[in-house]
Amino acid sequence: MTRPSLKVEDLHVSIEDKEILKGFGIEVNGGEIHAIMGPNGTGKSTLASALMGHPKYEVTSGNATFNGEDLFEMEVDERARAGLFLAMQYPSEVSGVTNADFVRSAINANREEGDEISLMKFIRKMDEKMNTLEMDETFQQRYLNEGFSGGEKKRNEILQLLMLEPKIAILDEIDSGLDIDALKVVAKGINELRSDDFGCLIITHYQRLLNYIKPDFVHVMMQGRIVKSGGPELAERLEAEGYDWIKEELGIEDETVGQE
Ligand SMILES: Nc1ncnc2c1ncn2[C@@H]1O[C@H](COP(=O)(O)OP(=O)(O)OP(=O)(O)O)[C@@H](O)[C@H]1O
Repeated sequence: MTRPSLKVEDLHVSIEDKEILKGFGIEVNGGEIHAIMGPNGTGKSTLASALMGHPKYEVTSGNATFNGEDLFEMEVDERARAGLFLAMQYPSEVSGVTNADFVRSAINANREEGDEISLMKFIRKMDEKMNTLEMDETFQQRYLNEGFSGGEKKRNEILQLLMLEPKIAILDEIDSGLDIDALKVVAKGINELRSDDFGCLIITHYQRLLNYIKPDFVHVMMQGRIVKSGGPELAERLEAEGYDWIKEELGIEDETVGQE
């Protein structure tokens, strides 16, 4: 079995004619967990949105492939069907659609006609994953994210991740707003997916999450591109010392984008 892979090369992305990503590159393969850290406003969420095909983000140059296929040539739903998953910083609320319905149709959208998941199998799987995430069963019948607390929304996104079993997941600040217990539960869910058939890109501000999900690679993003890569020790140093030493090392005066 070939491992899944997401390759991004020299990516430039603009929003309303303002260039945010300026030559971003990364390769995430099955079996690998990558963490991206970086000061506010350096383009981390822009990267996630651009890869998932958000219409507001214009790819001006560079390329991305998912399992060898040109990602930007794929329709947005094709990307999801091929096994790319995005958990967002601010998950949206959808009234009138229950969690269970949403997840079941997402699973079936990824399957061929006639090969839909049976209701029994779906319920069993959903129960098992909700158990892993220590979620109350009433969540299944509640409308998608409606009235959920911030932490509940994040947990719900990880439930979707466990149910959909994507090949590559991009998790944008899934730790923000989580209490310590929820953080551990979310980490447990992600660690459960670890295998050669699953790769993960975690965007985070805090090393704390990485205590529970050990990354293979840590990347620092500034001014719309990766400026430094290393192992977990890099995240520890950032937690202890902040970003100034990297800026000094690289001669960067202002980490924010779009102002130069
Ligand atoms: N939809 C948008 N419209 C206009 N500007 C945007 C939009 N999305 C992002 N930007 C701008 O792009 C820049 C990068 O934003 P982005 O959210 O990608 O940064 P980030 O690294 O994820 O920041 P944070 O760590 O604060 O989450 C910022 O200057 C932001 O204001």
